[in-house]
Amino acid sequence: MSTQKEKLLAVEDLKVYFDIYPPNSMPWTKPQKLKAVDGVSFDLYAGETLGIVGESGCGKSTLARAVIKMVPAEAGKVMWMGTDLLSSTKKQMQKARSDLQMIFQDPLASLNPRMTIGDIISEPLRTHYPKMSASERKEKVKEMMIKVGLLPNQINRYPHEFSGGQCQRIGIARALILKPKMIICDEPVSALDVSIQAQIINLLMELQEEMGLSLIFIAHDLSIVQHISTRVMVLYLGNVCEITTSEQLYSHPRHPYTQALISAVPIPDPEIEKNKEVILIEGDLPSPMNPPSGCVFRTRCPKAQAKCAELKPQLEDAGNNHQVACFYAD
Ligand SMILES: Nc1ncnc2c1ncn2[C@@H]1O[C@H](COP(=O)(O)OP(=O)(O)OP(=O)(O)O)[C@@H](O)[C@H]1O
Repeated sequence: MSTQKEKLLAVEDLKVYFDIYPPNSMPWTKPQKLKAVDGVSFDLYAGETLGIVGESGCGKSTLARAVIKMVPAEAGKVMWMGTDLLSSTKKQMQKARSDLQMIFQDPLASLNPRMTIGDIISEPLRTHYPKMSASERKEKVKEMMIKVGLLPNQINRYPHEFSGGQCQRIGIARALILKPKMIICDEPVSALDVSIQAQIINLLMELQEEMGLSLIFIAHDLSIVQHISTRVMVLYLGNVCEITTSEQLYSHPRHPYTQALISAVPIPDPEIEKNKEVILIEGDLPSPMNPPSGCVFRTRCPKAQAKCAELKPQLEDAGNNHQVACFYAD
């Protein structure tokens, strides 16, 4: 069970707000706050994959970037193996960075077009081990290229000479070269063809097993998240609705938002697919600059009551490794 494993990461009440200036505003106009992440808490255990799902704009990427301090947080804690990264010194952060890596959505755009792939993959080694000899670096890069399914004789080629799937393999090699403990994968396969998606997902799962990695896996595709994740966290408008094991989430979703999301996942059996009920979520996603009071999902929720407008439901333990933030959860 995940709870018996070493806790690597504990995110506590993390808030990320962006200052937004209205169009044609004056220099003295005060910015409005866009609440991209509004009090998110979760843990990550050694060797597990935590999937993060939710519709576009719910704060998945911002949350991931705030964890590794790529965007500044307004409040909260990001405890990495006992140290709060948000209040850590530059030196502590640099040390933690070698354990925390990220893979991005657009594989080609995330690689510097002017650098050879050998230089791209070895860049973290040059930063973290400046005294390492060039020949040792090259050896390590070649080893890593083989591990991710690239040919080592392509070390002097440039990113534009590779396909999207190969570019993502280069991104994975760069993320793995320092032998990190955790990798945040921000929609790593969304920009790839379906057949290539499966290859990259399988590669990530093999490498995770071999290197004992923990993954945070962000994706729109709920079937992919179900396949790869140990546990899944559902976000809505910068808030966590539900966290549980992948199995529980897909077989017994308890939050009305999750129930709607899961009901839309296609089922391979045509008979079951034909007869299943898809729950439609009415209305548009509210603006994160002016989120609803109380429960942020209440304006679109079929179960909303007066209480939902007054109080914000907190994530509560519902047993069976299941946490739900809803007063009327199933
Ligand atoms: N740098 C920024 N400045 C202002 N607003 C931002 C910035 N980055 C993100 N946002 C806003 O924060 C909210 C959350 O965005 P984010 O990209 O984290 O969502 P997401 O769930 O990852 O979406 P997607 O699935 O489309 O990538 C959105 O309303 C977005 O417009």
